[in-house]
Amino acid sequence: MKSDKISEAVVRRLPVYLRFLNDLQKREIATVSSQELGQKLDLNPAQIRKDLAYFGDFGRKGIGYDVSYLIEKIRHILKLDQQINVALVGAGNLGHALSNYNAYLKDTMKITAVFDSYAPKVGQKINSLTVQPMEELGQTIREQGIRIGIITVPDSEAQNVADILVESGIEAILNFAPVILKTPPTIRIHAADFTTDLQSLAYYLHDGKEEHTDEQQ
Ligand SMILES: NC(=O)c1ccc[n+]([C@@H]2O[C@H](COP(=O)([O-])OP(=O)(O)OC[C@H]3O[C@@H](n4cnc5c(N)ncnc54)[C@H](O)[C@@H]3O)[C@@H](O)[C@H]2O)c1
Repeated sequence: MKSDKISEAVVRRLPVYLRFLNDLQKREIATVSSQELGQKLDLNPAQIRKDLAYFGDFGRKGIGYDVSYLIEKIRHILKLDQQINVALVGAGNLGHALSNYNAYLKDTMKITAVFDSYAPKVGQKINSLTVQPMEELGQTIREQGIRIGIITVPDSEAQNVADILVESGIEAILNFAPVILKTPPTIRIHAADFTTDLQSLAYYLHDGKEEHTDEQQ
């Protein structure tokens, strides 16, 4: 099945399966059933079997899924079986934190270039990465074959940065700025919103009033 026909919900669950499967592999566990996956990930086993059936018949009745094989398949479907270089724009507080975290990842998907428009930031080291000026963005993206961009600039600058990333050939953006970006329909945007996630959690606090459950969504 072609990856563009897979629903967004399934695509978003695949990395969740992958993280757990990687953990099983580290613990040298060779097989896993959809029941075990469901239990650990708080998902319906039937849903998991349906998700995985999209990509072929991996499971063996009574034995379950071969962990290594499933990891290989999911990585292939998510295109993580190839090196994916990521550019980050905005080497401020959040940009530093993300780039620092990323430095320790042993993964094929990594932040390989960091940019900032503020001259004193340019040349600063974040682990092995050196903050580059915006003027170098286009060339670096081409040279490194970068296809994904992360935006960690103030909201007032996010659209401007998105436009530059799109002009430079970026295909997908993870946007941390609290603003809705306007980009061509071919560009995939995912928004990461710490503030609204946190604020919506406040609704579920036990404040002595009525209980809120998922049924009320
Ligand atoms: N989504 C989240 O979970 C989350 C959490 C915290 C912050 N944020 C958002 O992330 C963004 C960054 O927050 P921060 O606290 O790191 O801010 P910050 O001020 O510490 O960093 C912003 C950086 O962007 C750079 N910058 C500004 N304009 C630029 C441009 N046009 N081109 C390139 N670089 C530019 C600045 O020089 C600075 O280094 C903000 O939009 C903030 O609202 C999001």
